[in-house]
Amino acid sequence: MNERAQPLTAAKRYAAGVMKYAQMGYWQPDYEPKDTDVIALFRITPQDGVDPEEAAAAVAGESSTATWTVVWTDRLTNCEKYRAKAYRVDPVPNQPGVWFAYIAYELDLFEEGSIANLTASIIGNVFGFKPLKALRLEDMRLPTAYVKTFQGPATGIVVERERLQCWGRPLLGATVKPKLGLSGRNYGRVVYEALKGGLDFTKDDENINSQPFMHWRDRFLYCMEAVARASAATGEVKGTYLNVTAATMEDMYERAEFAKELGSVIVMIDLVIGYTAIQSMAKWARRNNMILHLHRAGHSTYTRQRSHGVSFRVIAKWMRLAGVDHIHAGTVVGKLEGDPATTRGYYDICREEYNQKCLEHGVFFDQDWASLNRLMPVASGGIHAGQMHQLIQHLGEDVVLQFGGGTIGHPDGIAAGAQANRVALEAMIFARNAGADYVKDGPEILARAARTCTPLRQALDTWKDVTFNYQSTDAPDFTPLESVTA
Ligand SMILES: O=C(COP(=O)(O)O)[C@H](O)[C@H](O)COP(=O)(O)O
Ligand SMILES: [Mg+2]
Repeated sequence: MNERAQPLTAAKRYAAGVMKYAQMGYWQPDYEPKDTDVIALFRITPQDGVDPEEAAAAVAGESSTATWTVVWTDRLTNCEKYRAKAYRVDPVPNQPGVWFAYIAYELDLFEEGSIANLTASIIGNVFGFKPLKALRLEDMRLPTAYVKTFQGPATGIVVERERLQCWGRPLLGATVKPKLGLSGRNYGRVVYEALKGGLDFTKDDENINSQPFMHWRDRFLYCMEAVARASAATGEVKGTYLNVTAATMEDMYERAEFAKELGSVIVMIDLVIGYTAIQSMAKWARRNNMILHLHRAGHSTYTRQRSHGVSFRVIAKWMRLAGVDHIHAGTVVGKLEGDPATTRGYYDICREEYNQKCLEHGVFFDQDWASLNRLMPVASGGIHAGQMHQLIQHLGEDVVLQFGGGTIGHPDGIAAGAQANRVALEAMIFARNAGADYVKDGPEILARAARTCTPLRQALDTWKDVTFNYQSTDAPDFTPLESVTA
């Protein structure tokens, strides 16, 4: 197609009928994005015979003002301004027929502070558009003017640490297992044992809400009794993430209020409740001085495959805007998908005040977070004490390490599992702070600590052969940063 199509006269451009999206003005290779534009980067796989520029223009059109045919009512609007502009397409390295398309959106297309509104455009109709075989939203650049219309994390990492009086090490947690079936009383016993054994937090699993075997009030009462007793026994601030996910906002507010009444410092929600419900809960958490934990239940249905869906880095950006305090963001070494470089990109999006573009980590844009609070990533899913050095190496210090099976499955019981993890963590941080090469010597550091800590010895023996070495489904396309011309 003609890449630099001459502007059409108004009579031709608005004549009734069907014309290419590029001709309708959605492909503008000379466009220079404004500082206030929202920019989206899509990975597009056009159908055979569809030019990448036309495919990019179609994505711009269908995610902003266009439909399949010319409409004269465009001329009742400031349509030049409102039209999204595809301004660049680059071939994806080593993937013939696949392209990165950059699209700029005028800020006025979006309501202030609404993830629902943003997403209804950016991932609305367009993902089903027939001329594309597949479409993936890889990254977004959110202008400061837009970022500032969002609340951001209700509490943030610094205030959470102040409330917990815990500095200089990752926070330690455990997900109660089995996920389903325990009675309130037995559930509370698990929480008490784990907290007394040395964890900072326990947490409900994503699918524990209010089932016949344990209604939510029962769980909250037993859990908070366990928290109070464990805090008294250890002198440490303890907590448990009470999952308030429910069928309606009214139910969620009722559960969250009760958690607060019982003295909980934190509540939890699942990603499946939806963007508006998440934003409502984030505002509730800010008003009520509560930490808000988000489990990303459901995300892999649309984040995991490289050619179609939405990258988790974009979900992480939306959730930082929306205002949760914690977000599950992967472990690298555990049982669930997580390439090291890609995961590093997610963690940077959560924790940095300013993200530098880093193609090596899948981060395509500089992003200023404009003083929105930092978001604490949570590493969870098939991790155990024997991986402590790798966890610290890949994930750093401002992270919640959550061992579910890796606490509750300890051969000597839950408190022993918690103790093993706490000792492993403190031994590793101590070695790191003393200047040891803790990554290389990690196994030795753990073995040494285990000489005076039987629970750690048992944990290392039990899980020593457990690894999850499978090929990643979502590694970055660019490896050494230097080899890429921007
Ligand atoms: O129950 C668990 C982990 O339990 P365990 O520690 O026993 O494996 C969490 O739901 C997953 O970590 C979620 O995955 P992600 O954190 O990747 O969203
Ligand atoms: Mg779970």
